Amino acid sequence: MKPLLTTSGLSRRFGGLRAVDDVDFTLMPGEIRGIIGPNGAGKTTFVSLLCGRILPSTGTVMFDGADITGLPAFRRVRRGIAYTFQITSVFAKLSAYDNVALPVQRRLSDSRSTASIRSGVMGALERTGLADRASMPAGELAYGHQRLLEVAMGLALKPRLLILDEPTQGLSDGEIENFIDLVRDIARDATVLIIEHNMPVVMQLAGRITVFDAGRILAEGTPHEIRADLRVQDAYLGTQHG
Ligand SMILES: Nc1ncnc2c1ncn2[C@@H]1O[C@H](COP(=O)(O)OP(=O)(O)OP(=O)(O)O)[C@@H](O)[C@H]1O
Repeated sequence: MKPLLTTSGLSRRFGGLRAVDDVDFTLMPGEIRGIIGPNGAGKTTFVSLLCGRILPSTGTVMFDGADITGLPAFRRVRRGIAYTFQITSVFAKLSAYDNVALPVQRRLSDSRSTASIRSGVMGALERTGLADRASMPAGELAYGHQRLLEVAMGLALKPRLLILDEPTQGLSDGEIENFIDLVRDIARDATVLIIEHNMPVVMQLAGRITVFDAGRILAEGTPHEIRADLRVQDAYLGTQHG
């Protein structure tokens, strides 16, 4: 099986800071991959390089066999990379429905029938548990629900790769349970890359976990391997051992 996405020597500097430092990374189709690491480790910068929000200082990004390193974000979206970043794409004054209608219209650019737009929007809102809030202005949704709305907007694109940056922040325990089911459902026909600080969530969901520290990959493995890794415990999990 060929990788869906690879990076080689991927780096991004901000002034003298190496936020992402020479990262070689491989993601296989169908994976749910977790990304963890301490604050400032470079996780958000790394996935921003994958989706084209920022460009690398050096290195390459390959997606589905093609070099996408220099492509702008909207062209990566067209190739099937969708991402959600801490409510940066939600329009507060538009309803939840209208927010999701934007990416649905983009996907259905050939056949814009009202019925197909409606079914695309409501499908994404139902999957994320937001259907009964469809007419609420997005800015009036609870914080966690705005995060889910971003996921709905990503899903509406029917992506091949969905990148989620801390999607469970602000969700209640019950909502997190639903979210775990949702991600498993999404992973039946998409690859998922998820930055997540909530360890039980990432341990339950991810097939493999990549640990970032100071811009580099510190460790990679199954949840079991990562939990047992002493370097990870030192850098991040804060577990006492000795
Ligand atoms: N636009 C920017 N300009 C300057 N420095 C930046 C910029 N974006 C990120 N950084 C710095 O790069 C480093 C990595 O940040 P990044 O947000 O990628 O880490 P992170 O692992 O996602 O952290 P967190 O878990 O806190 O979200 C940090 O030191 C951060 O301050």
